[in-house]
Amino acid sequence: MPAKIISGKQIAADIRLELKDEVSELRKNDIFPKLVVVLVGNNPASESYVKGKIRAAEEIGMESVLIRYADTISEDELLSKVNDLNKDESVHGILVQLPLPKQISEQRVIEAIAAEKDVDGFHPESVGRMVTGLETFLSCTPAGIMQLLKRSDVSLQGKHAVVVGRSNIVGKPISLLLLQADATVTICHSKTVDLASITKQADVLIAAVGRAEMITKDHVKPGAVVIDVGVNRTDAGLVGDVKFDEVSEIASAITPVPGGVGPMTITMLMANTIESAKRHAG
Ligand SMILES: NC(=O)C1=CN([C@@H]2O[C@H](COP(=O)(O)OP(=O)(O)OC[C@H]3O[C@@H](n4cnc5c(N)ncnc54)[C@H](OP(=O)(O)O)[C@@H]3O)[C@@H](O)[C@H]2O)C=CC1
Ligand SMILES: Nc1nc(=O)c2c([nH]1)NC[C@@H]1CN(c3ccc(C(=O)N[C@@H](CCC(=O)O)C(=O)O)cc3)C=[N+]21
Repeated sequence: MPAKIISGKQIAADIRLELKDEVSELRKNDIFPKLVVVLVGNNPASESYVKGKIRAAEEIGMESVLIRYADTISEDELLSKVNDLNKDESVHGILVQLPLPKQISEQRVIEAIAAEKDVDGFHPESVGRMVTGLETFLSCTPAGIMQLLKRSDVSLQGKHAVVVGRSNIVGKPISLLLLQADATVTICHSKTVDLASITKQADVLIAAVGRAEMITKDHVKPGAVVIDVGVNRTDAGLVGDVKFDEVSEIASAITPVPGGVGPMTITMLMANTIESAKRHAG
């Protein structure tokens, strides 16, 4: 039987309706959640994601501002802008789109963002709180994946979850969240020997590699749930890290690309910004 398609697009739309109601309630109490997105340069992929973020904010009734800089901006200039935004009481969420040009240290910029406005969840304080299970802003892609699994009734307790990828923004944090949900977690990466023998053990397989269609049916156990985080632009268009056509023949459930994890990432960013506005208001 072919896999059930987990529509991130649909689940994100459901959550956005909930968030829209929440924002309209907050507005009645003079709380106006506001997100500022900082975009440096004009990388086409970044342009597209940033547009999606601004569109989502509008849809939900939130205020959003896009601040653009040329890719020649100095690190000091960018840090000074982040500082201003930290002090601006009307701003609840700050997102500096990555990647940044090479003269700028991404780590320094991430650490400059006030933890209470770190709606990306990339600040070491947010990461540390997440790891220890404290309340914090969860990084958006991992949070979105957990929502997808939850709202698709995928149980995690005692299941073997295999994550392919160990980046700070996806692989590592999703592994921790799966662990907190009582899965048994294995993390694979570029030095992993015989990847397929490990991914084939997965009840839940998360692909976050950034290599077009590298996960094939030979990597997947029949009946597994497969979450494809990859967003790869190829001549054939936008594809994931999973060879969708063949894996969807054997998986029990699978996310498509586009329309899977991506829309959830953006939605979680909105949820974090609303949460930040609520915390700010007390
Ligand atoms: N849908 C969404 O919302 C989002 C999608 N993405 C997409 O997800 C993908 C991953 O992003 P990100 O985590 O930032 O990417 P990174 O490039 O930072 O990390 C990729 C990871 O994959 C591992 N890897 C590379 N090649 C192999 C291989 N042959 N076998 C096993 N592991 C391998 C790397 O291992 P090593 O550590 O050893 O180098 C690394 O840990 C990209 O396609 C990106 O565009 C990212 C963020 C959000
Ligand atoms: N500070 C920062 N925070 C991020 O969260 C961040 C970042 N930098 N840099 C890049 C990655 C990537 N990312 C995506 C967001 C949405 C889609 C998304 O909506 N994808 C659509 C397709 C969009 C399209 O067509 O291009 C989909 O999968 O359906 C994808 C990828 C956020 N990231």
